[in-house]
Amino acid sequence: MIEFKIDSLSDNLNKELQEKIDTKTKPIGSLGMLEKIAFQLGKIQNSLNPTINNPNVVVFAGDHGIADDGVSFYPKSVSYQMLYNYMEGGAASTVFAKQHGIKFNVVDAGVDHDFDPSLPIINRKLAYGTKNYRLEPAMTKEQCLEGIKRGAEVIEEIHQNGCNFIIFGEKGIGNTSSASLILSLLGDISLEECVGRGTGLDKEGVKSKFDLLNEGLSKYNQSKDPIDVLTHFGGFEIVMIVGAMLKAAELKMTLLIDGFIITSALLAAFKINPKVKDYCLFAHKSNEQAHIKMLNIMGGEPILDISMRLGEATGAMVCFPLIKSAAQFMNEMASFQDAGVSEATEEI
Ligand SMILES: Cc1cc2ncn([C@H]3O[C@H](COP(=O)(O)O)[C@@H](O)[C@H]3O)c2cc1C
Ligand SMILES: O=C(O)c1cccnc1
Repeated sequence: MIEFKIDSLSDNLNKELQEKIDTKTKPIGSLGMLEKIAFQLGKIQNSLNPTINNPNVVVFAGDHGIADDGVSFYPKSVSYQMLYNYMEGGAASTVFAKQHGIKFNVVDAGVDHDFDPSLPIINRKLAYGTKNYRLEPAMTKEQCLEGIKRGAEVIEEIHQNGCNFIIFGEKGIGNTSSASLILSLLGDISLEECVGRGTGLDKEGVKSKFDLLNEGLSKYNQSKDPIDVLTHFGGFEIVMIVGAMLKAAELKMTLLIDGFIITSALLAAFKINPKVKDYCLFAHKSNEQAHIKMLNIMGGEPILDISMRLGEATGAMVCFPLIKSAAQFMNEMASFQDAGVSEATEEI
């Protein structure tokens, strides 16, 4: 396993950051959550003037053997078809990236399809999809560790281009199933409480999804080691995201966390090194029912709750302008002193 050295965040600037926020020309606390975001950005960057430089989104895509069992409302082929949709700029993810000026990257982590090498898809394919973990481990331990390494390498390249703000996305039919199993094992929560509708299963569909996943879980040795869990139940896109997150934190980037699947990758990364969480902002609470349980385990406070359940980093991207506003007010708003505005009277 490659080593990740993630620094603890320093508390040195805490007082000054809070003072800077409180002395802006506004009632104390009146910018609500934006104030918390600005504080966290300042802490991550160890600066009173945090900036968002060259923001990137990177969507990792992979196929899942379990999808052949019908755990999703949609067929496996949607995974590769959506990558062509990205190429045309027609997916929610590409539309929002364009809207917000976020550079869009897509990585083939293990899609069951051959893409023409001339397409702007970063090829880090580990295999043509995982094995069906109802019957056998999704991947080998070597593949899992190689995936973590490849994910880290992708982030290193993006960082070299001057990016300090990274958004992760995923694409892979059946991957809410992996995310549920990861939550159940790493969060010590019964599987039943972790399974949800994904792309839109009805009650019966969710029951059948649970039965299939439970069959896989009953054949597993129940190890809670994050690498064992990822090897057995992961997706190639999920393991690459784990490596990408750990590397991004090592590089002191800010990570904007999307929905259920991305948070399951963060939970695994958190079990490898809990410091990764300090570099994160949590964009939204997904409508996938167990997402909030994941957030609670890590103490992640979601910024938005607007009933989204799409993935592909879409929840994070719609939240992005709020993060920008937080950085902007820190850098551009006048203080009471700058503007000659009277501060609150001490006694009323
Ligand atoms: C057209 C389409 C676009 C998507 N974009 C993201 N997902 C999301 O849904 C899938 C996970 O849900 P499940 O586990 O139920 O398959 C993933 O591909 C995820 O990215 C999509 C799903 C579909 C159908
Ligand atoms: O919250 C998510 O990321 C999510 C939920 C359902 C389906 N796909 C993604």
